[in-house]
Amino acid sequence: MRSDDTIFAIASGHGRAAVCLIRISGPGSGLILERMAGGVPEPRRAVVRTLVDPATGEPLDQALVLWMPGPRSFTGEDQAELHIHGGLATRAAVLRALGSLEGCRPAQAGEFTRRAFLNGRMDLSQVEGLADIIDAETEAQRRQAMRQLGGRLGNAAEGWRERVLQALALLEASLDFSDEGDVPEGLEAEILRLTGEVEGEIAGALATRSGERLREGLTVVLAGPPNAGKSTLLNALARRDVAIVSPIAGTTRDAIEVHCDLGGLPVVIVDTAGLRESADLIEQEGVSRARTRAQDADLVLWLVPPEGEASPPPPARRLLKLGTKADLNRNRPDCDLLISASTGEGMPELVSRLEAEAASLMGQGDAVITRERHRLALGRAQESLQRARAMLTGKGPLELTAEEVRLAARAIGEITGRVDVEDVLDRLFSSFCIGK
Ligand SMILES: Nc1nc2c(ncn2[C@@H]2O[C@H](COP(=O)(O)OP(=O)(O)OP(=O)(O)O)[C@@H](O)[C@H]2O)c(=O)[nH]1
Ligand SMILES: [K+]
Ligand SMILES: [Mg+2]
Repeated sequence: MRSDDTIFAIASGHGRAAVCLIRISGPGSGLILERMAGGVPEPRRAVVRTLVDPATGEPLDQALVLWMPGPRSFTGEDQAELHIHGGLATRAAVLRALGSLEGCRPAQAGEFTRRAFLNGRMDLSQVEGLADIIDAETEAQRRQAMRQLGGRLGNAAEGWRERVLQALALLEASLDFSDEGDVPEGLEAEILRLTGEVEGEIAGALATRSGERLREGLTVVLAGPPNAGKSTLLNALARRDVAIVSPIAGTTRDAIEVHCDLGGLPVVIVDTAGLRESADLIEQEGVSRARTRAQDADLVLWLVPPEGEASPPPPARRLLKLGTKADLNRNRPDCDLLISASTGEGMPELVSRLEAEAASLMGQGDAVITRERHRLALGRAQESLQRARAMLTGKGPLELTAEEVRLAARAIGEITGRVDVEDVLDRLFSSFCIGK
């Protein structure tokens, strides 16, 4: 795949629609407009044109046409947009015409954004933010993604990297200028200050998993003995008939997942097989899956029927004990909450309890770190900074200290995709004047 190809793709959804948006990017964008839309319009001004087949001149559609010359475009390249009618035959005809042009081909997944990144229009953390905006299913997810696209994480990372590079410049200068091979006292204090500050801020960002939880959704597992009313509760929370309910113990075997929006927060609710000893092989497998899901869950709702629990709850990070079928028996002092899926009793309380749990575990989208990738990179940066600081105070070898600081800068640079530190070092060095 050549990166100087001109690429095109439908940017709106697929299937029949009123309007279909075709996005074009690359050096041939202007030529396409000349051959298919009778010329290149004024930049960033929508005009109506008749699109024609470049081979035959046959009219294909009436379209709204936009011309966005680089570098002030999403990809940084010359771009055009065709807003055509969304009929299946119309879009097929226009796509076929585009594909027939020399140097012009359908885009691969993510290729527009990849070009935007390669052309410096957005950094890697913003690329992720953009992907998250498209995937956002709830309000808090949307807010978090908007913050990341706006540069919240990227700016934090750049700020950390800048200060780590300053520390590195001071270390390198000491290497070059000191005869004894150690750092002059004033410089050492400054290096410790810079690296200590950054290390503290990174530790703060790493301290919460709420950003990752918000991106992925909180997992709540319904567990309990057979016939406790787990599937009935799942259906009530999902407000549709997702799982089979029956008076036969051992009805549910597979884990059944439902995605819910609780007060703007994404929650995945999982119904599981009732926990009991069973001779049935399939049920055994269901029970073992239920235990695994409960163990991995952010929150387990342990459902206890009026007749009580035959076995203790499975190990879980967090557990709430729900007395079910409250319509049959309300005297259950050992339960955190009483519900009846039949009468609706206790359901509003359960939902607000779940919303509160979700809010405390996820926040409202104000976390800096939103992915495992960020956590791993910043974890490595933190370790390098700690090792460098220990070496500096312990009068360890300067070259190794500098190397750790360099590794920290590189790890932080992975967040935004800026891993080449040499250029920044050059710039920094030129602004320093040391010991001469
Ligand atoms: N009276 C009353 N009956 C209920 C209530 N909730 C569920 N039931 C009944 O209890 C029986 C078992 O319900 P299920 O939802 O299938 O129970 P389960 O925990 O999913 O059972 P397994 O999948 O077999 O483990 C069904 O007959 C339900 O109608 C309730 O709140 N009140
Ligand atoms: K059942
Ligand atoms: Mg069930």
